[in-house]
Amino acid sequence: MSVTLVIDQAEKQFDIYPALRGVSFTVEPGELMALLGPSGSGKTTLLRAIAGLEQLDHGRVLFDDVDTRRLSLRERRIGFVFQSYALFKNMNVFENIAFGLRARPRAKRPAEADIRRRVGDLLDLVQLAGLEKRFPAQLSGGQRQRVALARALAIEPSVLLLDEPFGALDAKVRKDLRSWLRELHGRTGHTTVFVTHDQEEALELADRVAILNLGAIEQIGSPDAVYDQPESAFVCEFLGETNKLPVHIAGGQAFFEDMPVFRSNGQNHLGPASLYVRPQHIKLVDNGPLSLQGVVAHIRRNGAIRRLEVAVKGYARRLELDLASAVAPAVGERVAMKITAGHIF
Ligand SMILES: Nc1ncnc2c1ncn2[C@@H]1O[C@H](COP(=O)(O)OP(=O)(O)OP(=O)(O)O)[C@@H](O)[C@H]1O
Repeated sequence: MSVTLVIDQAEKQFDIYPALRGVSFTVEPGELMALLGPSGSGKTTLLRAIAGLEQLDHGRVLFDDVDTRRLSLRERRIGFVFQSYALFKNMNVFENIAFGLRARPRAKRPAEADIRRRVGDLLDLVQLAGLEKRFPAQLSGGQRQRVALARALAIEPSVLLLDEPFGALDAKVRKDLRSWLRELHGRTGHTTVFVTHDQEEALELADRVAILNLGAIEQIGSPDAVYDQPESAFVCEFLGETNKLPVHIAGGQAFFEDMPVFRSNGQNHLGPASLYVRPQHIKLVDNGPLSLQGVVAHIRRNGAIRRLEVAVKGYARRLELDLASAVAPAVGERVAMKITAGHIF
């Protein structure tokens, strides 16, 4: 049932503001693609264009080589789950899930027994069996979103679109639903596009992540690729935490305050640049070549790890690094640091 979804040179402008600028990518059958980007980057516009709720100014959306402009909204068979629960308040869980099946034209509507069986299967799938008589007001937020997903799946969608489906839920419920959705997707295998603000969610859930900025794609790749090999300063800063050091590139080295601190592999760079370094890629050393000097200004807990903030001469902010060893230097102590990985832009 899964289709190949192709976005081909999508352009959309609202008044004078471009919301989508030449966006192209393919989502393979059964793939889960996350759209990630700051507010206003065009994620929702793109999702609505795939659903046929928004007309593109230029470009096409194809389902298995078929230009979707040739399909009616019904023929597109989109399963859409929004952030705010779009359940019918006056219908119980069973009727909410059955809605899409009952709304089919008479000739295509399944028999009542088939509808019951299908809804029963979906209730099992989203782990809500036994709650079919409840009304939306009698469910938790997480349960409502699971009903919304079951309702979207009921029509056997060719493409499943999820627009911040867990955005309104608290952190713990979000985390639970995240792994649940990953597992469910593994079993149902719909071609899925998932919009989120939450980078952790995108990196954990998606087969691939598309990062949007100002209506254009900055980078598309596996979670590992976008995180470990960011292709732009934007992606580097947007995904995860990073220090940004002003450096000067010469002779294959990055110099900070005239000190060589990192070997530059980008041979083309010369002159001023920024060196982006994640906190886990700076380690404390005894001293030595390519080492940075500083004074420990603060140590704080950051979940499982300890984060060191180091004041470094010539750096307006504090250099942040994650402490790998159990032994921590004291605040006020001088330390030498080595950068083990970084990106120069
Ligand atoms: N109906 C509309 N009329 C005018 N401008 C719009 C409309 N819908 C979206 N925009 C504009 O298009 C741009 C992209 O908006 P979009 O909602 O797609 O971004 P987004 O990445 O989904 O943002 P968010 O994460 O805040 O939901 C924004 O500048 C927005 O203001």
